[in-house]
Amino acid sequence: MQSRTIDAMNASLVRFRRYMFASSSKKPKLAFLGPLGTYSHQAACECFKESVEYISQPTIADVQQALSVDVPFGIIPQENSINGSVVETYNLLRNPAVGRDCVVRGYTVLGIQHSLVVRRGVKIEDVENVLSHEQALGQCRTWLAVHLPMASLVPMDSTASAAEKLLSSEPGGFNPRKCAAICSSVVVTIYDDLEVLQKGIQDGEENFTRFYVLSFGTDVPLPATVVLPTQNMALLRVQAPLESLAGRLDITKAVNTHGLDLLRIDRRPSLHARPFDDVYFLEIGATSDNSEWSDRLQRAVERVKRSGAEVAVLGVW
Ligand SMILES: O=C(O)C(=O)C[C@]1(C(=O)O)C=C[C@@H](O)C=C1
Repeated sequence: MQSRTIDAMNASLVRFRRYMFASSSKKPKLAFLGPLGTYSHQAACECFKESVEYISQPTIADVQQALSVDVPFGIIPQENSINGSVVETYNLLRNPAVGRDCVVRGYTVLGIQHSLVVRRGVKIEDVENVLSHEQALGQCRTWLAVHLPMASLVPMDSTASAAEKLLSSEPGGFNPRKCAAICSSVVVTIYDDLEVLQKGIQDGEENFTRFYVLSFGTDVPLPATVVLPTQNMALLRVQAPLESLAGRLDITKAVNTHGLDLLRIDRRPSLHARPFDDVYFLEIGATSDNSEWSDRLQRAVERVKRSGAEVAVLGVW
């Protein structure tokens, strides 16, 4: 890895340590996938610094569920540059509460460097089980195939919860002395008795995860110090009762007609009972002409709705 990237990462870890335990009941609360030391936690700290009180949640779905007047902000991982879309996140974006009570306010991107972490004294040849979030396991597939080909890969709710499990007496029925976790090296500065066996084990030096910043309703102002990349962008959830692919592609025509760019499409099974009836998530951006962005977005949404689709605006930023 280039030394500039390493320096930037070390600097960001120092900042992270400063914000990590920041807590005051006077500050607005932010829900993140915990426990302390997850990448979600680091991404939140990078963005929100000391402006919020950090509230740990056990799963990504719980982050969205936690949003309320009392907990106005949240952060969820959306996509990784090696392993792709975060399925749990797209599953929760299907929830009707998203776009109504809870909205996307923008995104932030974090560089991800994974480490193989063990309980102090455990050697790589002892490791029979590797615990981590399924995204992290997917991002380290090649390294695992080469260095731990016989190990079982055990998905956990988060990278830091995998590390924490190494300290329990029987992690999910496994002997902690035969287990390793894939997580950020920052966890060994938070939890005693853990050590890093190998750093930088992801499949490629450049590894980034993009996170959506959520708020409870659109009206709550982001803390003044929070600076998110501010392009004119929107996230739509579209459910089209269309039988043919050509019909579905009409949605993209509607967007183009109004001079907007379709930046990405994700697809998940819908929550309706019909098999293979999918829901689409469209990230839309303004083209180089940013004028009347929100009017043009509104017109495109109306046009898609007129074609019989259900459209929910999950966020505009
Ligand atoms: O488990 C964590 O540490 C998380 O914050 C989740 C998550 C993800 O779901 O993508 C975030 C960043 C990394 O890509 C790996 C895991």
